[in-house]
Amino acid sequence: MPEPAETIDGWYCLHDLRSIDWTSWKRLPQDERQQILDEFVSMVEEWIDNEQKEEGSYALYSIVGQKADLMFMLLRPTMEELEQIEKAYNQSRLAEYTIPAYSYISVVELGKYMFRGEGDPLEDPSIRERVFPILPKWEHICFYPMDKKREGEDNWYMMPAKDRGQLMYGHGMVGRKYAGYVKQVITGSVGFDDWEWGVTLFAHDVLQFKKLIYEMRFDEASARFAEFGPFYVGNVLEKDKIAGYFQV
Ligand code: VOV
Repeated sequence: MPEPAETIDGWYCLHDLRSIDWTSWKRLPQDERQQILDEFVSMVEEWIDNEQKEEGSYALYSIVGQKADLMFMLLRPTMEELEQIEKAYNQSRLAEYTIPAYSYISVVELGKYMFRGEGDPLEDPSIRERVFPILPKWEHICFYPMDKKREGEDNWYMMPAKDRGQLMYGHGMVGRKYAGYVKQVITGSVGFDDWEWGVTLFAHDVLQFKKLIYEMRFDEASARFAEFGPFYVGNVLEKDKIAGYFQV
C-alpha cells in the first residue's frame, strides 16, 4: 500500500534568476543608470519592509558563472503576492536590461518524518519558525532543484513510510554536523515546477556547500535516490552594495 508522505507547508517561494545585458547597460548615460537603480533599490526596500513585518522574506544574491547574474528568492503567504512581485520587477526599468535566466516555484516544506507532536503543527512556534523562515543573509547561497528517483528497486515513492523515515533520519544526522555552517531551506514543488524539491543552502564559507553536498552523496537517501538539476552558487548582494555591483 502506498503511504504518501505528509508535509507541513508554509510560505510560497519564488526563485527568480536574471542575467544582466551588460552591453545595453553600459550604453546608458550614468544618470539614467542611477535612476534605474534607485527604482530597483526601492523595490528591495519594500522586500525588507515586508520582512520586518514578518509577512514574508527575501534573499538577494549575485550568481557566479554564466547561468545567471542575480537571484531573488522571495517568500510570501500567497502565490498571488509572488506574481505581483514578479510583475512589478518585470515592469521596472531594470528588467529592460536583464534577461530571465531561470525561475522556480515551490512552497516551504517540512516532512512530518521527525514531527512527533499532536494537533496542528502550525501552532508549534518551532515549526512556524521553519515553515515561515526569515531567510539568512549569510555570505553565500547555493540553490538547486532535485527529485527522488522512481527506478526499479530505487523507487522512493514505493518504499514503506518507515524505511523512508529511517533514511531521512540518516540524512538529518549528516546535515546536523553542519549546524551553524550551512542553513537549509527545503521547498516542495510537486505540482508547481519541473522538479520535486528546491534546495536552498546558505553558508558563511562557500566551501561548506561542497563539503556538505559531497558528504550527503554518500548517504543512502542521496546516494540511491537523489537526482539533481542545475546548481546556482552566489554571493550576498546587500542593498548598499547594489550600486557598486552595477558600476561599469
Ligand atoms: C544543513 C543540512 C541539512 C539538514 C540538517 C537537513 C535535515 C533534514 C531533515 C531532518 C529532513 C526530514 C524532515 C523535513 O524537514 O522534511 C530533511 C528533508 C529533506 N532534505 Fe535535508 N537537510 C540538510 C541539507 C539538505 C541537502 C543538502 C539536501 C539536498 C540533497 C543532496 O544530497 O544534495 C537536502 C534535501 C532534502 C529533501 C529533498 C528533503 C525532503 C525529502 C522528503 O522526502 O520529504 N537536505 N532534511
